[in-house]
Amino acid sequence: MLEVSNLHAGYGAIPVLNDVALHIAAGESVGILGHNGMGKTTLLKTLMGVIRPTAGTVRFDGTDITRLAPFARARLGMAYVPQGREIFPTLSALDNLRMGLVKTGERSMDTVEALLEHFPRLKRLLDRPGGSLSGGEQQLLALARALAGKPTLLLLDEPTEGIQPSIIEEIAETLAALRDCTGLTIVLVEQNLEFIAAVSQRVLVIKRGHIGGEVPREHLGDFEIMSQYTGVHG
Ligand SMILES: Nc1ncnc2c1ncn2[C@@H]1O[C@H](COP(=O)(O)OP(=O)(O)OP(=O)(O)O)[C@@H](O)[C@H]1O
Repeated sequence: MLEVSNLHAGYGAIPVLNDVALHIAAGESVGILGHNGMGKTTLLKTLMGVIRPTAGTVRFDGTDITRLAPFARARLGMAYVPQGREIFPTLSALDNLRMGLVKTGERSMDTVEALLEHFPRLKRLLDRPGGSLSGGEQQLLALARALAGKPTLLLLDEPTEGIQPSIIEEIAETLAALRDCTGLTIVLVEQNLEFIAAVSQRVLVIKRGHIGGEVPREHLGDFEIMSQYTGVHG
């Protein structure tokens, strides 16, 4: 579904991504683990078209999207939940979800209602301004809003950042359930070992802007060993 080769990108003259290669199959859920500053956000922004690569190619469902703008990628089925979530603070949670329907132009609330079955915590928060929700609730809202546009690929930037542990577990369970029952493809960048192991079928390691290897499947969930691969401590 997503094929990335020889990808280079950065900020002006500052290079960040260095020869990134990735192959992600439809329905897979892949975690990319790395410390602060290793290029996780830059990678997702480049995959979504927010940052233009200086070299390399990105293909999505067989189409070369390397030069496409973010909205055109969204139309093809990609969705991006940025770090910090970008909830509209003065709109109600329900109106935030309605914004997610803009992409498909759906006027009914059928998709939102069906989605809320996966996000029961949001049901009693629908009238509240988005900005009054806790960090974890906002993360759930941002996920549901992204899914309202019916993407096939979801890019997630550090969904656990600044969120209390009880709700982190709920977000992991929600993502795993969505993956299993909808076939959604997920690419997640994180530094939370427990979360990444709970949501991902494969975990790659990013170091200094390069995908430097993969945590062997048998070690997923063994946080001691995972932290040795990555230098990230859970
Ligand atoms: N707008 C920018 N201009 C210049 N350099 C930047 C900019 N944004 C990020 N960088 C630099 O690019 C490198 C990678 O940053 P990036 O945000 O992609 O890392 P990250 O792995 O997502 O880290 P974090 O978890 O702290 O967000 C860092 O050295 C960072 O300082």
